[in-house]
Amino acid sequence: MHDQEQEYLTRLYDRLDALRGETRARLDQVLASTGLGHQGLAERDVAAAELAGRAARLDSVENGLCFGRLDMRDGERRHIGRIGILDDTTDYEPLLIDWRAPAARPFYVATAVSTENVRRRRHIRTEGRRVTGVQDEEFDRGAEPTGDSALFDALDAERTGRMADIVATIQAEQDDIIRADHAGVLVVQGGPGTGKTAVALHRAAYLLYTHRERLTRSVVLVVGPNATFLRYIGDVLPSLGETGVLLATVGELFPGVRAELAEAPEVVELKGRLDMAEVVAAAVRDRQRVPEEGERFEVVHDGERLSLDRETCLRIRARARETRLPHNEARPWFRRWMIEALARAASERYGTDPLDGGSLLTDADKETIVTELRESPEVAAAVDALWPALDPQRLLAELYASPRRLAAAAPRLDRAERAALLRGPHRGWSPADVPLLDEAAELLGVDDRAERAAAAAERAERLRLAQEALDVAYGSRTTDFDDGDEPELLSAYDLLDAETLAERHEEADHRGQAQRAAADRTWAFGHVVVDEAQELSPMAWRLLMRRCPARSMTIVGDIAQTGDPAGAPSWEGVLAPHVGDRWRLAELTVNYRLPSEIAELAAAVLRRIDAARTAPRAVRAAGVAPWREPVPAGELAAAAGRLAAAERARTTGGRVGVIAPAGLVAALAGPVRAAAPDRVDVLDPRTAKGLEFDSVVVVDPDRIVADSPRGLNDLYVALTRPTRRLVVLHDAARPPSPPLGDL
Ligand SMILES: Nc1ncnc2c1ncn2[C@@H]1O[C@H](COP(=O)(O)OP(=O)(O)OP(=O)(O)O)[C@@H](O)[C@H]1O
Repeated sequence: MHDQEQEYLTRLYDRLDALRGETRARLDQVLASTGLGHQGLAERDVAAAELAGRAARLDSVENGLCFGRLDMRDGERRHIGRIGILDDTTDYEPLLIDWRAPAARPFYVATAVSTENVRRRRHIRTEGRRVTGVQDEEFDRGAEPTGDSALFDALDAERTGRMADIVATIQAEQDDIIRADHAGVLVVQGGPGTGKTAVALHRAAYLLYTHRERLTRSVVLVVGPNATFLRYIGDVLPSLGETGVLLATVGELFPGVRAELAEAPEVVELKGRLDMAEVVAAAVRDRQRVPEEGERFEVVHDGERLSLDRETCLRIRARARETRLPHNEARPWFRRWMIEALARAASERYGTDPLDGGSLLTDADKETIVTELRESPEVAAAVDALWPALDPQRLLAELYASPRRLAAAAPRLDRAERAALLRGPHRGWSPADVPLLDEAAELLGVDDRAERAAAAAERAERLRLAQEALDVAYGSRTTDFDDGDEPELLSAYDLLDAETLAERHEEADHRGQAQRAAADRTWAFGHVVVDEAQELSPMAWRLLMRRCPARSMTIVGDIAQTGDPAGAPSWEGVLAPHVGDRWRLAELTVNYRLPSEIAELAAAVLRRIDAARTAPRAVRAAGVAPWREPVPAGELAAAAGRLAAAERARTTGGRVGVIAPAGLVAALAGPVRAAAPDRVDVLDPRTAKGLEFDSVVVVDPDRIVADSPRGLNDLYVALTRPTRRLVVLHDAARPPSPPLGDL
């Protein structure tokens, strides 16, 4: 059966190579097409993007192209793989069925009890284009399926530091979630290692397959907690043939801002509170000024002093606010009504008949006054001082820099909280600022007149350059072809007009949809996957909901792992303000990462976090119990290095994580690196979230707990990172509290 599968696999790869060749040839052909009008260019663009996507998909499925076979009771045979491939020699019969197609589903869900008409399930193991193993599960003999060895091999494999896809071994409870046809918000709650991240990414791939056109256009966004995590999961979707997905942290979701500033946890918590939405709104209102009590609005125009009383200004401001337009879009209205009021004041002053008090001015005179005032730079400056054009960065920077503005915008925060927000000269943005910038952008709106004018000017310039280029081409044509010997040769000038050439230029700038989405704050994503979702603050949720007006979301996380002080205490609390109770909860219950020995220890910590929670069930034992290493306090760093080196030496390519309190990471990094130069990471529990290692050294667990209000959760995260071995390192004079102290 090995040879038979090898033969089949070779045939599949031959066909894959042929498809790659065909796709590239078609892409070249499409890209080379010339002489197209507006419509033709747009169509060419769409066709090229589709072919380029297909070429990328075909390239990315080289490894593990086919991994399974189903023999159905009626004799039908289905090979299952990363993509679907049809046979061009027969009547386009499927040679390989995409794992996401309904016909592949029994591969994941058939059991001895519910066979789904499957007689035999075959797991095919490959290396490159070679079959290295075949293993069958027979459903006919009523025997217990034995097929889990493919799963156990995957779980026991050494970790590379990059997450791998699980397409060959998806388990039934995971498959249910991946293929759930729920269109709205789906929350996947599950303990550490239950495959939440894997499931969320495979669900994204499944949705892209099922709604290819819509989601390619609207883009799927995957949100993760930090850059390390995004790097860790970055290979999974490409290995499933999906490249047009945007991976980002919330801090990266405000185009034009790099949020790299680190802030104290209490400031992060404060900025994440829902109250901040009101603070930003009040900060915007605070920038819509009127003269102080007892003062007037005054402006000198044409040598004359004009003024309005405070009440008039208050009325105009109220009217401008009543438009309910964002600040920058209401601004022209404010300005218009202020100018009208000034014009009225001016005409009253100069044009009143001294005899009967009536107006001496004609309508045309009044119109002239309005026009003059509108064009007056002094008037514009004075009105702008009351209602200035603002961008989000300026609004927030000026808010953080001013105790007066903070006091006006945040009366509900206490003195210490306001002081925590105060920042002095601008030092850049933190990830917690991004949702506030986004909030501000919503309230300010864009006054994009300047941008539009710039775009028009740019286009005119491009046209001019194109015309110049064509003129040069035309000039050279007369010298090149003046003898008329080669009339069939066409010059650029014959083929193109300036406008087309300018458009070509624009297309050279053509970016993928995902990049376009990344650069556009107002992009509406077709589906949003949020991983480690428990970490997001209420303000971050507001931002994400804005990015996904359709509310088509897969949210995965574990409330018991919430470490961020601004993070979620419950899914209800997170989601109610945005979707009410219109969301569905799915749970994962099996722990695929931890061996049972470590899972037991982690479960004891979980009970201390919340006695009501049940830890996920581990599926395998490692045969090694977690243990602890007491050392003299001064030798922690050296011991961490020694242990990391010993653990690293146990694997050939696997990885070791040294997880320590944030304050110790810097001190440990040097000695650990000296002892174990590669395949070892030193990190704090927050950064370790979502990652996994073959072996983990947890350093000073009691300090991890003491370091933060959610310290026990952080310890739980640290203990649940290993796939095989766990050692706890601590100061010999201070044995850790139970349950770790009991080891
Ligand atoms: N069906 C499966 N087949 C093979 N490996 C699996 C399967 N399900 C999960 N795994 C593996 O188990 C490990 C844990 O999965 P994953 O990281 O998705 O869990 P998680 O629930 O997101 O964990 P955490 O809450 O700690 O972030 C990963 O190595 C993943 O590849």
